[in-house]
Amino acid sequence: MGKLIVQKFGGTSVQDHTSRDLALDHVQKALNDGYKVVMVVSAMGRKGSPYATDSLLSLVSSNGATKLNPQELDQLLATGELISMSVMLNQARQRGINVQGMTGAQAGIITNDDYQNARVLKVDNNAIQQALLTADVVIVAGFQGKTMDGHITTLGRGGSDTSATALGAALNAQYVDIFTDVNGVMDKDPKENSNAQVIPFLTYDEMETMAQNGAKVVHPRAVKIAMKAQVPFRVRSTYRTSDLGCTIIGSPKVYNN
Ligand SMILES: Nc1ncnc2c1ncn2[C@@H]1O[C@H](COP(=O)(O)OP(=O)(O)O)[C@@H](O)[C@H]1O
Ligand SMILES: N[C@@H](CC(=O)OP(=O)(O)O)C(=O)O
Repeated sequence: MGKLIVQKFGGTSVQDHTSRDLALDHVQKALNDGYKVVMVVSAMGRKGSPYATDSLLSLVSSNGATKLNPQELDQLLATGELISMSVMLNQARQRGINVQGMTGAQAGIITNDDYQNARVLKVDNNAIQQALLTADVVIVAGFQGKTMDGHITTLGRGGSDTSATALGAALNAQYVDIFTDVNGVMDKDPKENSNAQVIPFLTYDEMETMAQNGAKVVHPRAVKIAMKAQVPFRVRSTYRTSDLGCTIIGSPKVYNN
């Protein structure tokens, strides 16, 4: 297969039609640059949006502790990303993009059975490889996988980042782009510090330390997976087309696309 990249879009980046159109502009640009694209999407919006992960959780926990067991709860939580994937699939087709959609399980993401916080054990890249023989883009529902015996799991809050780097590693992607609502990884949380600055380059170790210290912009497990496979990844704004944000790599090296 030719060049491939993974592009992940977080909840705010897929929350409404306009945001999804901006996301699809990034996909279109990658296609124009000659890449096949694996697009990973999170559930639509944040607390208060009807299909956001927190809203799904509140459906079964607003009147006291949930009566669902952990396995049953993951069946509910995974639906947010399934809705998001289907809505994005429809919108991408409306734009004429040749695209297929997959659940995390269909995309071959196999995890342990630590429900709500499952670890990726392996990724069977067969189905995506097959799909990309005819499609230009595969949209994968983030944040989820399945156990060896077929039960749906979720990867921990913020876990769509992990879906993205795990798929990037399994597909030998040129790089993984994590698109979000800020301009990149910054020296401080930009929502709390108006003078926060984008850090243009970080090593995997530096990024992992920041993630472990609470910079929720990237999930720590996502960094570990990228580091192990040496897949470069970038954290970028969905709202800026040409801005490359922050690049995370083994050692400083400039990417020009
Ligand atoms: N050091 C940091 N750099 C960038 N963003 C940060 C940092 N620390 C915390 N954040 C927060 O991370 C948020 C992005 O992560 P998240 O809400 O999980 O986005 P997404 O829905 O795109 O996955 C930003 O809106 C920002 O407030
Ligand atoms: N929807 C899940 C998974 C995720 O990664 O979301 P986001 O990319 O919006 O942080 C969550 O809210 O935890």
